[in-house]
Amino acid sequence: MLRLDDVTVRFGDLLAVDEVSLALPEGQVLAVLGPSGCGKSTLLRAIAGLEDLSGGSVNLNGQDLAGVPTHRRGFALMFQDGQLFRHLDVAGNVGYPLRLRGVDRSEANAQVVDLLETVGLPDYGDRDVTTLSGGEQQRVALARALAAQPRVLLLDEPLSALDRSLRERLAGDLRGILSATHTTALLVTHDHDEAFTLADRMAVMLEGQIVQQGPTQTVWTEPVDRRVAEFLGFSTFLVGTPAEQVADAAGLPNPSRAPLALRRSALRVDPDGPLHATVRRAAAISDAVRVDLELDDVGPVEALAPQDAVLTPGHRVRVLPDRAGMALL
Ligand SMILES: Nc1ncnc2c1ncn2[C@@H]1O[C@H](COP(=O)(O)OP(=O)(O)OP(=O)(O)O)[C@@H](O)[C@H]1O
Repeated sequence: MLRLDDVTVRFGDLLAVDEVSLALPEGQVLAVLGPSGCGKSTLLRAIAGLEDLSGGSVNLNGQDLAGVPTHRRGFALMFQDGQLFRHLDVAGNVGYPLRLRGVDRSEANAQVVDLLETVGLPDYGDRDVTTLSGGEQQRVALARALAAQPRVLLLDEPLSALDRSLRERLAGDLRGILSATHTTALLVTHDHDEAFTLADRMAVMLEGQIVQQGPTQTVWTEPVDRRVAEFLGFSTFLVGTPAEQVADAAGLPNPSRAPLALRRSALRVDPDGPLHATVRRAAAISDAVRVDLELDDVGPVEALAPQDAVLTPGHRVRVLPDRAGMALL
């Protein structure tokens, strides 16, 4: 179990990490999700021992790691850009931690073959790392990190540098590999999908503080307040009668005084929908159309429409609410 208690890091007057407490049980993957500049890389570096704590403690299996240097903490780090050794081939990179541990040559070679198999790169051992694609480099970096048999794998936006389709594919693969190898991992990222695909638990970090944590699905669907909801992609917030109207149409309990938060996907332009609206603006996105609507008796909302919908400004449409994209705050 990795445990952080009130971990604090200051850079002069700047409080980059503010009393962060987290617990990561063995075998689980925890994602710390937050926008750029919220302090998540600093937190990861502090856990690794690369940044001094101004307060609090980092414990691994009951041992306080204060004073334990980075290379003795039993962690492996994996960054956005892999940071492979360019003078070594693929097998040399993956085998590097094994050589450091003094694993004998034939055993190390066998483990390298296994690890390359695990990350989906069999027969890549002899390749020069400079000839690999970004996705292949990240797989090699992962194999090298796993070769160290870390007590905890620390991942800093491991897939951010990759293009979208590769990122999605590799995220799924990475999840499978972490669970097959029972790796305990802490991931920091600004990417919702990366956190959602990889992690069992999620902690939302804003301005140096963890403002919500819990099972990934719970955090995703039940944000604790408007700040968290906005960061997680809820774009419309309704209170009072408008909130009641939409909640009622979606079959949700009466929100009373609680704000009702809506993702775009909570409202869909659909000829069978019970609500009525006027189109204000529409813009195509990859697999739908994003529409700003003036919902009758409610006001401005964001919604989604199918790509073939007629959505000129002023056009009247019907809207189908979907409670899956709604949360009561
Ligand atoms: N060595 C440093 N000295 C001074 N300030 C720093 C240092 N490292 C980070 N900071 C500041 O601390 C804050 C948090 O930075 P950090 O890199 O942890 O954010 P982040 O959430 O990882 O952002 P990103 O996703 O953009 O990398 C920022 O305001 C940053 O400018």
